[in-house]
Amino acid sequence: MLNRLEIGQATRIVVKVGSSSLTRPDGNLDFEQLAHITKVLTSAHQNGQQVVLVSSGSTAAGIGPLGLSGKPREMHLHQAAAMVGQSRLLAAWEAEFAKANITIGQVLFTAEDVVNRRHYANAQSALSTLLSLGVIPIVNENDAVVTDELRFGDNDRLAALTSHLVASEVLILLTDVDGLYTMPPKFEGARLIEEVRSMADLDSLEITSRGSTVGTGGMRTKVAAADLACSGGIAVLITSPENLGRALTGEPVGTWFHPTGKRTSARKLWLEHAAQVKGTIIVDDGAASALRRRGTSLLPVGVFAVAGKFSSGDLVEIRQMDGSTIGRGVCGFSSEELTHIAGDKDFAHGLRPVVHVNDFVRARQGHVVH
Ligand SMILES: Nc1ncnc2c1ncn2[C@@H]1O[C@H](COP(=O)(O)OP(=O)(O)O)[C@@H](O)[C@H]1O
Ligand SMILES: N[C@@H](CCC(=O)OP(=O)(O)O)C(=O)O
Repeated sequence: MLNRLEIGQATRIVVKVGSSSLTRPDGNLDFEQLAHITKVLTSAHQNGQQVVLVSSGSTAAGIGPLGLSGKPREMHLHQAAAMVGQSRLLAAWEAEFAKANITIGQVLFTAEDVVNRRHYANAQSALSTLLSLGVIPIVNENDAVVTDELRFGDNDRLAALTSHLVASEVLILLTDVDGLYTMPPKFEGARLIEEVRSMADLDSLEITSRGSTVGTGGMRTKVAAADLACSGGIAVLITSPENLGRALTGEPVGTWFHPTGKRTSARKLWLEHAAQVKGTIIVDDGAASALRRRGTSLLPVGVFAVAGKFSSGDLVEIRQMDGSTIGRGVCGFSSEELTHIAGDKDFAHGLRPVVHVNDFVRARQGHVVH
């Protein structure tokens, strides 16, 4: 597993920059900051590292041009700001990287992309094609089309999921403070935490979701994203853009999170953390224990009841009859169809499982499926 000194040897890195680092208080892009980050990433790229950049800032960069007073709360204004800001953001990255003859490619995700196995596989292969062509992909959520129900909302999580998607060795989260502190750094006595070996070490700290005026989720979403990356074998560094160059030479800046687990199926992590469920399937005790114990598909015979309205291909939650959550998966039937065939033995050997084993992810113990 990668350690801090070897960061310069990582073949693939994902770097995420927050809105607060890319925009100025007047709601316009901070071109100097973009130029600085580009310069450092250019030298990583020239050293043979493949770089994926997750860039926030579409909404924040739309505030100035639209004459808004701050980050909009209403969805239609949020979308409008993102439409204006995202094109400015990309134009600015393109202009900066062009100075070093580096081509960039825009990748905009929606939370729904992951539910369909083919969409997910396409996103993964398109990203790896871009990287093999020497392109730097610039990733963001497609904020122009999101709804309240269907959005990642926070790019720290999107960055952690992206690092799983491209199997990077390290994820670097850049923000307006130089690392994780024992409490928000504006408070006297706050101390920088240099490394984290276990998330349990952070239990007693004050890590709040209150951040900059344009950011989303404060330090809390960064620590959650670090957990998501580290538990799948990816090292994480939280620091500021000013420290990026030093970080990439292995200097001990910011907060380094050691990987805590082994690599896991990236798609299952996306299903677990990126998409929203549309309904619930309640299964009988036999199906419940089969799903809990081994890798098996859910067949109609094990379905006891169906709640909510969903279409074939939607993500659903699977619960036992006592109400406990077993996991979530992509359903091969609509809620209407499933209601008709629930418990039907004749479908037991049918071609179409209700939820295929490859589309099913078990709820982790102590983990709340949101
Ligand atoms: N324990 C902590 N250590 C460091 N920063 C913290 C802590 N708790 C809260 N924060 C706040 O998190 C903010 C960064 O989050 P955010 O504004 O969402 O940034 P970004 O736009 O980069 O995602 C910092 O400005 C800091 O005030
Ligand atoms: N996708 C949104 C960013 C959401 C977000 O998480 O922002 P931030 O906390 O600044 O990384 C945008 O580009 O405005």
